[in-house]
Amino acid sequence: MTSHVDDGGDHSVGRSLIAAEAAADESTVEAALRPRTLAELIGQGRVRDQLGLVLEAARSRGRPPDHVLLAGPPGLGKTTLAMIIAAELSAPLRVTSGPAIQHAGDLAAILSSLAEGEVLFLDEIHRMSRPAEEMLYMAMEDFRVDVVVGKGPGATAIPLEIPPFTLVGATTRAGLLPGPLRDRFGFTGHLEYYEVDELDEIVRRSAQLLDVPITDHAAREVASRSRGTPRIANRLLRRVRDYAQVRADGVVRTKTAQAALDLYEVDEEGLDRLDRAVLDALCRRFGGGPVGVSTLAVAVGEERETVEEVAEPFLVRRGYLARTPRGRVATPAAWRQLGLAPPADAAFGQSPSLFDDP
Ligand SMILES: Nc1ncnc2c1ncn2[C@@H]1O[C@H](COP(=O)(O)OP(=O)(O)OP(=O)(O)O)[C@@H](O)[C@H]1O
Repeated sequence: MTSHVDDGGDHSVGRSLIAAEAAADESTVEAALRPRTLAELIGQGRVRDQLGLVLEAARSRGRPPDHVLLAGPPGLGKTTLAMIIAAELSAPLRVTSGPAIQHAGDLAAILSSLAEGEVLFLDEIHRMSRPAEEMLYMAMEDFRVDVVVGKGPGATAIPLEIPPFTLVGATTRAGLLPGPLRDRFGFTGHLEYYEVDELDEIVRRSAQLLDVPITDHAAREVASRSRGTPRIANRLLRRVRDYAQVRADGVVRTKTAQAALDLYEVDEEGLDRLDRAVLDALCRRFGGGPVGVSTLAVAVGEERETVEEVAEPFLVRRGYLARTPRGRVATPAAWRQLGLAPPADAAFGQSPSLFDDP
């Protein structure tokens, strides 16, 4: 069975997507695939319900809701949720990120130009500079900032009122946020990896919006190789679509999907080149560990953050890797994944206490 853009569906969305595709702008396509309301969001049932209540209550009071922190690995929908929050509140949205705010003055400029009730999305909030972070505490709590003018003993702090706003902070590393900052969020949503059924629904929805004919079985194949992550599901869908158009009849069938995903080195479990490189380095070069994550990152030629935030959470979840106080350790399943026998003296077998990750 193939699914096509439903005749009763929103054709303007379909058409604008196809135009974006023609412009070969993948980020525009990704943005256009975002669900726009909480009701349209697939999966994340708990966060959806909790957030729904927070927003409903704020709407009924006619006041901006509490500040919201969204935590979870990349690509699970933090930006999408921030946009949904603004849309559900019919409020404007301002987008910035921690690394973009290096000085407190950068933050003061943004805060002082916010409209009443505006939603400020601060991505990678854990990467903001310390002085900016301190300014944010006051802004979140009292809707006020102190702008310091001048230097040295003559410096004066000028208080500046800012209109009530809602901060939506996003982080892949909730543990790195200082307590005082975490405490100022009235609600924290922990985003979880998606189940295959949910990703299946996301793939079919995206295929419909992109006008990609895909069989139900092929959609499931893409979903099951997407490492629990919608962004990856959408990306893989675009790659199997390319393959179907260039090397087949344009319809994504299971065989086409499998051939395309093999070509892009995504295996049946969703492990990609980086995941396998990490496991390979861990087992073959470091005898299964323990080894520090920085060393592991150098060994695979990647940034430490990429290994830590993209590859590791998935490998830990699939039971291939354990984070221990002494470093990263391969599990017997990791050795088997590489077609190797786990050594009898592998670190994993030595002491269960090794795995008490602090
Ligand atoms: N629940 C969902 N249902 C359907 N599509 C989703 C859902 N969540 C995310 N997506 C899709 O996945 C893509 C990535 O989502 P998004 O950019 O919101 O992730 P993110 O968590 O903000 O990632 P990062 O932190 O890396 O920016 C988007 O294109 C969006 O269409």
